[in-house]
Amino acid sequence: MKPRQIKEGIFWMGSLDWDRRLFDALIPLPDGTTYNAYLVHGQDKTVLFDTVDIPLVSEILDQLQDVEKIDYVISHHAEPDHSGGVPAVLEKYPDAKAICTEKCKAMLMDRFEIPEDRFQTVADGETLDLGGRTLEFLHMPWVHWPETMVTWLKEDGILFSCDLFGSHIASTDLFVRDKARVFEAAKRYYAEIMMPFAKLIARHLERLASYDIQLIAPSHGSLYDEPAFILDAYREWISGKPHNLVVVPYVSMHGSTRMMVDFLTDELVQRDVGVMRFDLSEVDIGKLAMALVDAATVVIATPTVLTGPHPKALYAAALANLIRPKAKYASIIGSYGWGTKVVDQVAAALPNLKVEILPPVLGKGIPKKEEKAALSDMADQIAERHRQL
Ligand SMILES: Cc1cc2nc3c(=O)[nH]c(=O)nc-3n(C[C@H](O)[C@H](O)[C@H](O)COP(=O)(O)O)c2cc1C
Repeated sequence: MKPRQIKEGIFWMGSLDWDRRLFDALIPLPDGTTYNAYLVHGQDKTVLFDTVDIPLVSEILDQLQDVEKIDYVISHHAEPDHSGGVPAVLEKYPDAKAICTEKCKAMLMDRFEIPEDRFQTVADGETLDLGGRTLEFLHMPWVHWPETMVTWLKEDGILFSCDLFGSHIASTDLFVRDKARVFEAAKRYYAEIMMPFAKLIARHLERLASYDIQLIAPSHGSLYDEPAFILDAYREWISGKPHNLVVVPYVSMHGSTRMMVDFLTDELVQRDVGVMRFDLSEVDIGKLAMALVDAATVVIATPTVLTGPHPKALYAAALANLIRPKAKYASIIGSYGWGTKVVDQVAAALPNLKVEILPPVLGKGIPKKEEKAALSDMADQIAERHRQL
C-alpha cells in the first residue's frame, strides 16, 4: 500500500497484514492486523515513527523510495512487529539515528545487533525540535514492554501511542469509522495485551489528561480522530466496576460437567445474573479474554483427568491468571469418577487473581440432587455478592 497523507507533512506508512491469524503464537487475529509507521516532516528534520514486522520490511522500503533523507527513526517499542524494519531503515539512511529509551536500545541491540553508535536515547519528557514541529517523548513502561514510550507532537496535537489504544484489525479506514467493529477489536487488544498492566495504564491515562489530544495514532489499527471514543473506553475497562456477569470457561469429555454448567447457568439466569460460557475445546481465547474484562465472577468447570483438571481448563486458568482481570469472585465445578485434586490445582493456578473463592461443587458422574442443591447455593451466593458490586 502507498503512503497516505494524514495532514500536511504527516503520512501513514506501514502494512496491512490481512491474512495473519495468530499473534505471539497465541492470540487469534480474526481480522488480521496492521503495523503502522508514520513519517513526519519538520522544516529541518524528518522522522519515521516505528516500522513494520520483519516479513513485510520490503513494503516500508518501497514506501520510502522517494524519501531522500530521514534524520531519525523513532522506535517506541522493541517488539519486532514495530522494530522489524529499523535495521533496514538505518542501512538505507546511513546518517540517521534510532531514537528510543535506554532499555529499548539494549533490546534492539540484543535482537538485531544494531551498533551502539546508531542510537540516540531520550529521557522521559525530553523534546526534539524538527523545525516548526516539536516532539515530546513520554516514557510509558508496560504499554506494553518495560522499554516502551509514546510521542507527543505538540503543534498538531497528535499522540503517537504505539501499542497503547491499538487494535488488531486490517482495515482501509485510515481513521476510525466503524466504531462498533473497532470497539470490539480494541477491547480484545486491551484484554490480551494491556489488562495485565491496568493499574499502570491508569496512571499513564492520568498523565495524558493534561495533553490536548486531537488525534491518536497507534501502531495497530485505525487512527482515532475522536480520541474520547478510545480514552473513555479505556477508562471504563480499567476503572469501571465489574459487571453483573459470570464467565464460565468449561470443558467436558462425556457431558457430565456440561450438565453442571447448564444447571448453574439456569440458576444464575433465574437470579438475573448474566452468564457467558466458553467451551474450551474450541475456544477463541480473545473472546474469553474480552469477557474477563467485565466479569465479576469466574467459574472454571472441568472434569478430573489423571487426578487434576483437564489440561484445557488449566490453560484457561493460566490465561486468566496472566491477564489479571478485575473479577472479585471465583469458583470451580466439575465431575469426577473416583478421586480428585482439581480444586487445589485450579486454585493454585490463580495466584494473581485477588478473588474470594466460593465453595466449589464437585460430584461423581452426572449432577444429582446433592450437587444441584450445591449449585443453587452457589448461584445464591453469586447473586447476593453481585448485588453489592
Ligand atoms: C483420561 C481420563 C482420565 C481420568 N482420570 C480421572 C481421575 O484421575 N480421577 C477421577 O476421579 N476420574 C477420572 N476420570 C473420570 C472422569 O473424571 C469422569 O468420567 C467424569 O465424570 C468425566 O466428566 P465429563 O463427563 O464432564 O467429561 C478420568 C477420565 C478420563 C477420560
